[in-house]
Amino acid sequence: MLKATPEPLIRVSGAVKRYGQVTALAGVDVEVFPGETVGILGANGAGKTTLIESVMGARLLDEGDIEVCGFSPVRQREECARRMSLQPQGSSLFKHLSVTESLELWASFYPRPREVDEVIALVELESKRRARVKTLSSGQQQRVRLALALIGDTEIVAFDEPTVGLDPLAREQVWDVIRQRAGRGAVVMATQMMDEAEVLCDRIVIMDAGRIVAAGGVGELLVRYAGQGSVSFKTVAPVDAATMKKLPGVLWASTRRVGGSTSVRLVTSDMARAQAAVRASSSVRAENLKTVGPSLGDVFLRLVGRELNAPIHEEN
Ligand SMILES: Nc1ncnc2c1ncn2[C@@H]1O[C@H](COP(=O)(O)OP(=O)(O)OP(=O)(O)O)[C@@H](O)[C@H]1O
Repeated sequence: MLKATPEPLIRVSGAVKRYGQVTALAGVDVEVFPGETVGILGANGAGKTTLIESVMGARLLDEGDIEVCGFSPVRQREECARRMSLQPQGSSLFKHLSVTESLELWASFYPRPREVDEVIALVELESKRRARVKTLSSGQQQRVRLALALIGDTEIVAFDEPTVGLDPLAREQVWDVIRQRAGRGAVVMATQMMDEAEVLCDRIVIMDAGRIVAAGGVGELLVRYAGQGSVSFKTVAPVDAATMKKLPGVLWASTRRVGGSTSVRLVTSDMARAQAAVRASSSVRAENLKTVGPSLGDVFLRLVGRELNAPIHEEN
């Protein structure tokens, strides 16, 4: 339930987690406040799951500290477990149980769970109430995972890639379920999908290689990093990102060689100037030139544009 307190529900300070040579978290600081839906956005291997599972007490940090509602998820595990739930991953469903049995089992872990039937209705699995989980489609199993995250009615709910592998309609349905939960306590969600982060999250934390490279509301991130939006085109000319980035009005550039042509995307500080520069350049020979207003994709490209081998932080 939402509490009128300025204290963060989750506080992560200086979190470092190493797996042998791999540093999955390289000094992460995050706070999540009551009522917020916070999206952790990052590519494969950015450290999202490690961060969420460390908050849940399922992984031990090498350095740093985590507090959940003032408790340590490691030293005060039970206090934390009562207050937060994580959407379980693929392998952790009990596939021989029915949907109802699964939810009843999960509900027994929490002091004040929601009604099983109410949560089944929320995820639209009424017709599958008695079906064993192993007989459900992958999309329906994903809804069971969502239901398990919601049944405890905990202050904090974490979702890890909640719509991965779902068709567009099923994704929208899952979004509706998350939206209904939003605002009560806090929601934390790891995702690789910009549209999902944009649609659902009050605040987005962008991670790359175990670090937070930017955090803020969507509007704030767009203003800080996306300039006026992007110009994209294809060309058969052998252009490279470093050259494209020098064009007037361009903040950032990415190039991708596909077959015999190069797809180019330019994040612009001045869309009209950048467009004119591309058209005027005899060496570029742009085809299919398109312009799109500022998007989270531009923000991500500027901050995590690794194909450019560029510094992660770059100011406008
Ligand atoms: N148990 C583990 N043992 C060894 N390395 C691990 C382990 N878990 C994660 N890693 C490594 O830590 C890094 C971060 O992984 P993590 O799963 O946190 O990233 P992620 O952002 O959730 O990625 P994805 O979107 O692919 O799930 C990766 O390089 C990964 O290979």
